[in-house]
Amino acid sequence: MIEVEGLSKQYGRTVAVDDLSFTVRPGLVTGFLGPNGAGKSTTMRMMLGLDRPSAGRVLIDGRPYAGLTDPLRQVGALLEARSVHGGRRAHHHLRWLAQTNRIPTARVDEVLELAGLTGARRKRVAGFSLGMHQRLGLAAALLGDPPVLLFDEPVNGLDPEGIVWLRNLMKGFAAEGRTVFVSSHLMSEMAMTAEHLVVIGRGRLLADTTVERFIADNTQSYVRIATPEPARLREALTAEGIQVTDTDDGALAAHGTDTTKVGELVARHGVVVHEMAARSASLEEAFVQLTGEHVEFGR
Ligand SMILES: Nc1ncnc2c1ncn2[C@@H]1O[C@H](COP(=O)(O)OP(=O)(O)OP(=O)(O)O)[C@@H](O)[C@H]1O
Repeated sequence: MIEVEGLSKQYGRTVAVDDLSFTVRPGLVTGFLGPNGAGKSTTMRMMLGLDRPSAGRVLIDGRPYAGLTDPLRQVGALLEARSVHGGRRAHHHLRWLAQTNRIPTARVDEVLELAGLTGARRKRVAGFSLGMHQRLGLAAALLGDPPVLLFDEPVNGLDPEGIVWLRNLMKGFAAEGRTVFVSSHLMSEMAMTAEHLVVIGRGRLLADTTVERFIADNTQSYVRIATPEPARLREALTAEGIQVTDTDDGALAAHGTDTTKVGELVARHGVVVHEMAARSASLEEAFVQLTGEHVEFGR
């Protein structure tokens, strides 16, 4: 379990993290979402004791990171790829990490296998692609078989097959009862991976909820109707208290209703309809809308 309590971080006049409090529970994947510059990496660095909070604290299974007796066995983290010296070979790097953390070296081959790097174990890291760097980072994070796992934008550089593979791996870790906390700025990817979401914007907490609830709260469904008689249909819908707007492509959007009600109403009024379908705004749109006013770096 990870407990974040009143966490803040200020860099000069920039408030990167602003009084964040939330809990990451074991047994499920928790997605950490926010637009670029929202403060995700800063929060994760503070979780790992790599940055000092200006206020507040983070507890990992009840203790601050600095108080963990055997950190690699308690928390596995994948922060920035390409942090390994290029001249090193993959298995040497992991063996060195294992030895300096009193982890049996037999574990090195296991994590290389888990990360899909067995074939590249003797390659120099300098020749690694970004995706392979991510895999090596993942292998290092798993070395101590920790119950808490932190991943910062882990799908960066992975090909579509790698993305699916990592998604399943993270879900598997959660199913084993581990705490899995993973950041991303891609809502659609998180919707497929996480069960719970923590969403921040400009360092502040915007949502701490299940993916299901987040979708229900932040997407709007409507019935799209294409008709050659928009004025008549609009009048009929409005008379029933249904809110109507125009869609970008010249159709009508009836809100807070369903196709059954609209179909019956159309028949009663004898309005010609060319097309009718239930639509919902995408989660990506909802995320952009929710975080829009909290974007640090505008487009
Ligand atoms: N070492 C630092 N010194 C000064 N400002 C910093 C430092 N690290 C982060 N910041 C600032 O803090 C804010 C949050 O940055 P952070 O990298 O945590 O965001 P993020 O959500 O991880 O963004 P991204 O998705 O782009 O990685 C930004 O305004 C950033 O410029």
